[in-house]
Amino acid sequence: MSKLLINIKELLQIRKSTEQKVSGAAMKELPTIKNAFLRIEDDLIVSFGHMDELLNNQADQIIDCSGQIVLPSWCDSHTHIVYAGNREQEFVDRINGLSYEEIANRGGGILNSAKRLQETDEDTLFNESKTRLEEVIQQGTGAVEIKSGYGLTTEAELKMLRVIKRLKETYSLPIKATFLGAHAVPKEFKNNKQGYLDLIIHEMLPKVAEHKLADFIDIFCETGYFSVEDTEALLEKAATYGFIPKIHVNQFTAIGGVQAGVNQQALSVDHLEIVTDKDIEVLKDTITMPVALPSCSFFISIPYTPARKIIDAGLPLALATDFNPGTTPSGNMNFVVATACIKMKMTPEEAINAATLNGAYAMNLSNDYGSITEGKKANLIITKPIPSYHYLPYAFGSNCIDKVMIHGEFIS
Ligand SMILES: N=CN[C@@H](CCC(=O)O)C(=O)O
Ligand SMILES: [Zn+2]
Repeated sequence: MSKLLINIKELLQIRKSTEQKVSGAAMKELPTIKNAFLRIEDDLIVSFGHMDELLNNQADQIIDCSGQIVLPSWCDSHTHIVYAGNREQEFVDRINGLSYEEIANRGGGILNSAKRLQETDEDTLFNESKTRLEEVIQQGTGAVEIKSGYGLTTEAELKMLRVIKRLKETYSLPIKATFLGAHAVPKEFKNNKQGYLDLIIHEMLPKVAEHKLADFIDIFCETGYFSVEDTEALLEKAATYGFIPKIHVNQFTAIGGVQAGVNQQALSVDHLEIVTDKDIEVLKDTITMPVALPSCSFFISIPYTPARKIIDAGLPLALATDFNPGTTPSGNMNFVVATACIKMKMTPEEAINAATLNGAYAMNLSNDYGSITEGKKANLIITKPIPSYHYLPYAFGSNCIDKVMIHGEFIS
């Protein structure tokens, strides 16, 4: 089945297959072709170029994209889409003056979601999660990572990971699963964090590996949660099972998690609301992608990741949603891109690079996703007629998407 998109007002993010990520000053460049065509065979991009170069205009389906912009789908490399219930009461508590930390200390926060999840059966969890996944696909997400971490018992963590597996089997977009057993210390282990870490290392990890339920390992390396030493111990053990780290660091405090991630060859270090000069130095010339989550900063009123400091130091940066019931009840990557421009002073070019190719890199997916490249999967956003791609973050409250395509098929 062939599809030919013609008269595309502007085709964004044209890359060679060798370009796996974009860093530093290069993030300001977004290669494009105006008045373009794009040819798709089955699920793959096979050719593209200026309309003047279109020699064969035959295809099973021809789509006229006059006035419309086409870009690769968003690659959301950090979500917690599988959860049970919501936490709108904590949202109101924060409005009334409580902090995220105070709510967590009262048994709210992650432990609140864990209790709900443990009480929820697997089918209900799947159904609640699939509604959210379908919503974000409509919003242009074409590749996504999903974490466990609201189970906090062996049984409930495996339940979450099985739900992620079922989502992978049900939907055509690529989904990467991350085991985040070390998201918080459950109340049964309140005064015995080491006991919980032992449970993760000696019981959960082997089972997750045996059933091939995860691609990545994660830990919340943060004051009051897990220390740098805990992080190193877990990641070292996880490496023996082949799990690649993608870790939560520097959300509230900088305690050395970035260095620990880099030491353990983390694919990404995520959050980074608080970043020291040393963290920046440590990340230089490494394989580790820094990931910013601006919707989280927006929702719980914490600092935004200092994108300018990171990019101007020559580092790459990816953008993701952090979709979760506590700090970010939104998986809308369009809002993430807009917020990165408005609040983090990223240019539209930088934000689009961060939300596509660099997001794909942060999931080990940039061989097949994240750019318009011959041989990559045809995962696309086709906008409504808009004046320019700058309009996408500018019109932050509007839905600018006309159609989305996953693996060569229109799904809206
Ligand atoms: N910070 C850790 N984990 C989630 C939030 C967890 C929650 O509050 O439910 C995050 O990435 O923001
Ligand atoms: Zn998170």
